[in-house]
Amino acid sequence: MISIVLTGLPGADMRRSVLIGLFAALGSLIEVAMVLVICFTAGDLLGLGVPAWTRPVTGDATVALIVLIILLIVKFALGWAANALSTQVAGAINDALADAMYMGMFQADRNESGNAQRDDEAKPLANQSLAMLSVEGVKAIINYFTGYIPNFVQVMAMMVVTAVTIIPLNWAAGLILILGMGVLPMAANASRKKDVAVQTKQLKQYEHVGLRFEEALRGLNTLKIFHADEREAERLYGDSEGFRRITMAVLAGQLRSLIASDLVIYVSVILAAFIAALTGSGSPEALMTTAIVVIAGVRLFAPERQLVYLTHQAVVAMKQGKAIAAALAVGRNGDATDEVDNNTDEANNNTDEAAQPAEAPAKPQPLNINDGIKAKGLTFAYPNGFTALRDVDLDLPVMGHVAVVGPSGSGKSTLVSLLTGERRDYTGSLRIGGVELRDLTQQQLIDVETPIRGTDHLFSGTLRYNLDPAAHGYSAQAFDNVLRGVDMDREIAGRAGDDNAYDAKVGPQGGNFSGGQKQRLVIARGLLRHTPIYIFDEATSAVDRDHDETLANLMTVLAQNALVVTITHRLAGVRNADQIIVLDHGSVAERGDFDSLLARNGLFAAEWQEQERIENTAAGAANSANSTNSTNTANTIDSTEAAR
Ligand SMILES: Nc1ncnc2c1ncn2[C@@H]1O[C@H](COP(=O)(O)OP(=O)(O)OP(=O)(O)O)[C@@H](O)[C@H]1O
Repeated sequence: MISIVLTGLPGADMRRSVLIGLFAALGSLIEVAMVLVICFTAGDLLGLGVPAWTRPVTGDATVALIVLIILLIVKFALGWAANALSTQVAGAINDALADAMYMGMFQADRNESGNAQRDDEAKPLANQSLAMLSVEGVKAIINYFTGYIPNFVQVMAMMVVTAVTIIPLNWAAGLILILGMGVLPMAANASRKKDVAVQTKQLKQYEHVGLRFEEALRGLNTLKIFHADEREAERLYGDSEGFRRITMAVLAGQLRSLIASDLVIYVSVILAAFIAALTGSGSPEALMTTAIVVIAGVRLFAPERQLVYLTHQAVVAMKQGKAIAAALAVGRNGDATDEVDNNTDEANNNTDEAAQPAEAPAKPQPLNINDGIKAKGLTFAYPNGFTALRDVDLDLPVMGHVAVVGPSGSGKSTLVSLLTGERRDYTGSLRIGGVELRDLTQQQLIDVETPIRGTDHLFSGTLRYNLDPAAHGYSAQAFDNVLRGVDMDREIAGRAGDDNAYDAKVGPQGGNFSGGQKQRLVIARGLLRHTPIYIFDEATSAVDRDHDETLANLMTVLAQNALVVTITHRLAGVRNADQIIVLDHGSVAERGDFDSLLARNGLFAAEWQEQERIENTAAGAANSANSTNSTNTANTIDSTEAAR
């Protein structure tokens, strides 16, 4: 089975894999030649009579020994070359796939505290599945190119080896062996369709059990509190048991294939040996040929027997290869034949799944950032047909602060996913720096944009590592500036002391900081990138009211040198924005600056008044709660005093 999807993966190199197979076949040829030299030399010494053409070597034990040593050296050299090539093939696939998967996995909207947020037909894989694919999947692909393909080539070549080694001794015996080699795949693959189905199910089950287990661990506290842990444990046990059963079924399938192939091997070798003995009428020469047919015959079948086992691994590699290709967003459609199956029994009927090799990467078009961001008739519908953005026009300047607000479900996040290039199947036009966004590469977008989300990740380690994960080596002043900008400088100095402030510890997922502090650190990290465009997507949702003004000022300063787009529910943060775009049901309902929108007395003004009312009520409640608390505390103290 040669899979077009796998051969199209980054790092795959069929020519080298074929070469490894040819080296292995040559090695087998040499092994059989050694068997011939040893048997004929021994036969000659014992006076059993050997073919005349072998006499120059077998007639003299010293010559035979020298030939054997030379053959042995060549065999080792071939083995060494095949190993070196395998290492190169494995290394190339590992490096290229790791790189490509990293970029393929990158999704601008990946929720860094969990999985990707998208849940549509172009569903991204869960983080756990991606992790499994990038470890086990890549390993399976490497095995395919360093094990299965070379073995497949070797098996094909073994027919030629049999033809040149056994047919000259006894053509009938040689033909029987070659016939056996042709029949073996059919016997081994008799139940292949069923085996592949079971194996595919096992892979899915494996992933399912892993995901369920991981999810149960994450939600263990909730399960405990709601007394659902026992029920979940039972479900996990059921899943694990199902996985155990299906694994046994896979092993049984492998065993069936091996038994069938062994049967063909034994029958072929016994039949060939019988014919060899019979055609020579029991002469000493015929006896020796028979012995050679038996010894060499078993050896000649060895690669094909190995292929039976490797075929099962190849099925896994092909399934995982397809998942990797999908994760890499390799172009696929439903018309092309997926696998070109060269096995004799399935040469013409393997069109079950479809895929095309990778699309050529788009040639990057240079963008001119001074053109800002412009949209005309921008419309976006989710795969389920729901139109989340309709006819949106935007003209965002190269510098300035633009806020996008609107009620829940109005299309703000959808707009962000378009601006960050995570979704590109829009209609109308959306241009960044003069280039249609769908024509920009992800790397070009990363270079010009810094998206900052309230859910972005903090890594366990030091503050320095979190602010500068790529070790660009920013100056202390640069760190100080951004920390001061988000009002975290005193907090950090208080934790670590002025001298080693940047070595302040950050716990896993920033667990030793409050929600608002984490968001302020994430903003500080983004500020260090100095990109021409910043997109703050609910980046301050957890920040306390006391810091609203600090961050609003920060946006104003940042907007003097960059285009700042803020998407937020909290209207207090957009007071100073140069332009506020109010979305409603996917369309622009209002736009203008803060004062003009308030004066308009429309959707924005109504939402602003509502938020004001809620915040004032909350503040009032907090004040009265404080005074009640102090009265209560005073009363408690009084009564305690009185009791004394
Ligand atoms: N993957 C999806 N498939 C189908 N519809 C979706 C999908 N994601 C979002 N929507 C719908 O698109 C509309 C806009 O969603 P979006 O997330 O952009 O709104 P939003 O303004 O960001 O909302 P919020 O303020 O609550 O985050 C909503 O009606 C939502 O239900």
